[in-house]
Amino acid sequence: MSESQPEFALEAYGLKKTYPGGKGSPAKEALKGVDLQIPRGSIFGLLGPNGAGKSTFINIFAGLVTKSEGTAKIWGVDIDKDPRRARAAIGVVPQELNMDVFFTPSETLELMAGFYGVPKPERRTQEILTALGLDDKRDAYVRQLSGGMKRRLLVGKALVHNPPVLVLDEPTAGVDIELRRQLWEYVLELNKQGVTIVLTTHYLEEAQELCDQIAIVNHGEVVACEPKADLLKRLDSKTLVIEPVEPLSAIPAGFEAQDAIIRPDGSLAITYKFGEASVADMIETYRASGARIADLRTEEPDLEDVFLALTYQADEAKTA
Ligand SMILES: Nc1ncnc2c1ncn2[C@@H]1O[C@H](COP(=O)(O)OP(=O)(O)OP(=O)(O)O)[C@@H](O)[C@H]1O
Repeated sequence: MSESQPEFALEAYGLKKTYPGGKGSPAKEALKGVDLQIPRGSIFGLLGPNGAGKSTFINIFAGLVTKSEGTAKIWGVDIDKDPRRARAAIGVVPQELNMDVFFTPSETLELMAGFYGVPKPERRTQEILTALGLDDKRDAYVRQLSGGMKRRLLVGKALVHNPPVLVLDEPTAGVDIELRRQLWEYVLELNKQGVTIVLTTHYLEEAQELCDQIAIVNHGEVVACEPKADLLKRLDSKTLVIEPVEPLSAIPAGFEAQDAIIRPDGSLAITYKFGEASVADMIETYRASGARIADLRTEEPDLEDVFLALTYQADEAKTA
């Protein structure tokens, strides 16, 4: 990575994609003019409900989908102007586990390195196999590998040309917890070495833990893009959870007008806008209903709450 380093690893300006319809199905506008800049060095999470357009976005950069309009740059290079140089800067781990099952992991990585024109002395086959915990399978046929091992080999394939940007599309789907942890340790290590990581995931907890920047896509549009900490502050709400001595069966008197629910464990959860309600008043109301308190705590919103507010709940509000 001796060339001058760009400010952004990936850039999209007015990016549009319409899939043509056919045989009775209408054309589908999967991206409606996306502007998104992914800072170099970040671990960037691209989140959104099924069908939001995440894979389409990623696949345009990977060269698997042709955009309809707009500009896309990888490591500062326009994919239309110099596609070869742009693609040399990116490694993409696709969602689907499609790979040639008749080769061994070691052969698979060597073939891929050859495909990218990496000279033999510069290849990192052994290093990648070791880092991904595939050492003892290096000479096994790919068809003998488990799903999790295949997924790690896909990560390896995306890394053979040492790209400064690594994109992972749902990398941990179907991977058990231990393998997920291993995979993330490796990805975090790559990020420490300077590799920009872009990932889509359905595991919001995973995004909350790993990503420093997050974009939320809904219906082909970016509805939020900011540092994770700012995103989490967007919902300026908190939840007061009161654990009663006896599990509650009905919402106590005085909470009818509030956003209060009884959780499956019988506790009362009251969500309120920060600064607009007093916890002391709520406790007072609770006591006045005659119920007794065993324990109390407050909860901050997590990424899932923000995600739901910006996607599904926003959709409901539009159709209401
Ligand atoms: N080849 C295609 N032809 C027609 N429509 C497509 C094609 N690929 C995707 N679509 C449609 O474009 C929209 C966006 O799909 P895309 O796969 O980008 O979403 P996604 O956010 O990655 O979803 P998921 O999380 O389910 O992978 C969807 O409505 C999908 O049905």
